[in-house]
Amino acid sequence: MQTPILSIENMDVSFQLSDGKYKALEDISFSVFPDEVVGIVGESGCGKSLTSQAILGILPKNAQVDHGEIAYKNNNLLEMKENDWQEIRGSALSMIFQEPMTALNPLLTVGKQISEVLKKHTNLSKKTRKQKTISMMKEVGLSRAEELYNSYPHQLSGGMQQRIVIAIALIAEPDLIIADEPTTALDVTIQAQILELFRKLKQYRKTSIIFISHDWGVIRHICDRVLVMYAGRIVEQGSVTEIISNPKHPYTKGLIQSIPDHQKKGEELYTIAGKVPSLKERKGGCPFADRCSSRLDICKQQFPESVVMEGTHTVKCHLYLKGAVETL
Ligand SMILES: Nc1ncnc2c1ncn2[C@@H]1O[C@H](COP(=O)(O)OP(=O)(O)OP(=O)(O)O)[C@@H](O)[C@H]1O
Repeated sequence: MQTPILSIENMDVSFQLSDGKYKALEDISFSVFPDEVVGIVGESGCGKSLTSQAILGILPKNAQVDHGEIAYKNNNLLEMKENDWQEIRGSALSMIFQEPMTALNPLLTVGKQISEVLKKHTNLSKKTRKQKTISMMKEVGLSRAEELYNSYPHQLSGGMQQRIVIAIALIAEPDLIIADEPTTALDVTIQAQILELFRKLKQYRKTSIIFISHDWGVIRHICDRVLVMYAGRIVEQGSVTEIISNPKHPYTKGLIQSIPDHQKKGEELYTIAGKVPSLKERKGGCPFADRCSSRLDICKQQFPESVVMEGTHTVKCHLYLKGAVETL
């Protein structure tokens, strides 16, 4: 059995708000193995970004991990000193955010921003750092890399800026990259180019990636496995092909039905009625119960245990718990 790069066990995260403490993530457990691309999918507010922030130790000030373990190669990050975690964060785990301009320093040339990572985490000479930076810029598809090295972020297009952010994330050869909706801020053609770049990275670099998206089309093209999140919980997970061809959770079914090419021509675009409950609106039971057309009485009372469907495919839904229907 392979050792996972990252393994999260039973993690709960809560926010301290003015009128009390509210759970935002509950019982999050999953692993990422070497060379694997794991997607996290779910509507806005389901906890995708919070999960990645918890992994990197960059949660908002009013949020905390209450319970659980986040292990990087068998070391619990939550027990590490901040300095050690910071070292891992820069070199072994790195992050690509939605908006390239928020990740880049407007006052530094892009070449310098990439080579700074090498300066911090390696003993390479200045000349080698520059050479490596230029070759990384070429690898991420920036053809005039020598010229671009001395450019400032505002002199580049959005797609080029995101390529620089990807180069920064890759230059220290991390074991795991977390990409949080890395194409959302870009226009459609550039999105396709950046996705193609991720596909190539997966093929040639063999870096593990957590790819956060609300877009199944993107998940289907990039990921090996997918976690479906709803209201702070992972409600279904499995291989992408298995989940897309055989979704079990009514929420996953609804999301897949909303993919435009899953609909017949001329049909109105399907959307799941209702919305994700806010932290304060979440009650006991299954948080999807209010929106679920297959709801059983027990769904409002109790959150279901995980049920193994086939291989790595698991679902948390009362419909698949043995005896759930009979006991009602
Ligand atoms: N700083 C904060 N203070 C209070 N609640 C927050 C804060 N940040 C996030 N939340 C809440 O935590 C929950 C999860 O948010 P998160 O940003 O992880 O969702 P998401 O699935 O990444 O959504 P999106 O696709 O919009 O980025 C949401 O209910 C959100 O309102």
